[in-house]
Amino acid sequence: MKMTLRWFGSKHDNVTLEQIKQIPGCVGVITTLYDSKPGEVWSREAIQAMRNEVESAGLEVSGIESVNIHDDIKIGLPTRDKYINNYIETLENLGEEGINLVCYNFMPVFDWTRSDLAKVRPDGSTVLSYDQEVIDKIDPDKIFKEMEASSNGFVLPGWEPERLGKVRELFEMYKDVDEEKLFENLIYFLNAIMPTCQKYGIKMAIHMDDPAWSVFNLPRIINNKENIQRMLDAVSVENNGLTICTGSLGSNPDNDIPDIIRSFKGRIHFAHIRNLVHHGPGKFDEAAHLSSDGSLDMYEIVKALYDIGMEGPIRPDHGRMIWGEKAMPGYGLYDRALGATYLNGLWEAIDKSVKQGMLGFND
Ligand SMILES: O=C(O)[C@@H](O)[C@@H](O)[C@H](O)[C@H](O)CO
Ligand SMILES: [Fe+2]
Repeated sequence: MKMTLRWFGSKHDNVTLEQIKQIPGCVGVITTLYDSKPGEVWSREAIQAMRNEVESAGLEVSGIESVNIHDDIKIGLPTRDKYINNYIETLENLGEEGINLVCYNFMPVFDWTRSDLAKVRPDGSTVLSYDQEVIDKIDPDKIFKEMEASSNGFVLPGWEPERLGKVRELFEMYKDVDEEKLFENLIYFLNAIMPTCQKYGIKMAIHMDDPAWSVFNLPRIINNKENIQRMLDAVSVENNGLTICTGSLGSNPDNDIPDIIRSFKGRIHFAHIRNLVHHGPGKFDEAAHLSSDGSLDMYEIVKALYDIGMEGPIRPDHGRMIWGEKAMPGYGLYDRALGATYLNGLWEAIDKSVKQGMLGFND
């Protein structure tokens, strides 16, 4: 396991590389070219400049989150091949720069969805939260505006303002895309990019759908063990893998995350680890990383990652907003740093108890 933190680049993030470097055990960042639009080619020069900046702060680029997928690819329009070729060029440029992990998602129209970006918890911290009843009352057209209004002035990942005016149009474009069609389009995309991934040793790591069920009647295909298995089997090479996101999968209490982790050994290239509290069907708040603060057993999750021999990067996912910090919702420094430290502690404890057990601790 490699501890990392997500970083949006110096132009967009209020957290600095110098601060990230001071988080104990944090060796790298998971970053992106945040100004790039889905479908564009990332130039080698731009990737190199990003890499140089990160490396001169004493960190590595441990992976990209995300190289976003153009809607034409997800919808399966004839123009998709042009955008797939651009994606391949981006992968080649990343590969040439020695970057070999790419996180992406295949959710239509919206990336992650929340009904509140700053819900106050009893301790005064604020968190992202989700309530299906609230979402059901929101006009999808309006949700962009609401998210933007409560984002503390930051551009939220997956909620780029240029999509704002296009929501109706996007819904219309996706109207014939059901789960089967979306799945086929994902497999078409993966088959097209796999030779390049294999050539450069690039691991593609699809992010789980968040939340793990259909929102606004849009199809969801990466949301439970069975569907994930189907996707891995359809393109059965190691380069086609997963970003296990505990907060996304865990939004549905039926998902047994440690079991899912163990089942996909060898295909988990990256993990987002965070906790949440369930309040009932379709209703949850994000929580501190600590197991006792939420509904997920973080020890069992980290133990499962340890047991499968996870070597790839992990990162604390969304944190609470605490200690008066003003930052992008979910992406402040303080609570994510606490999360990293806690996860490092779990890992060390598991590692030592396993090794001592092997050495006959009780003898
Ligand atoms: O919820 C988040 O902030 C992230 O986990 C996602 O935006 C994630 O980066 C994308 O879905 C991956 O493409
Ligand atoms: Fe995530």
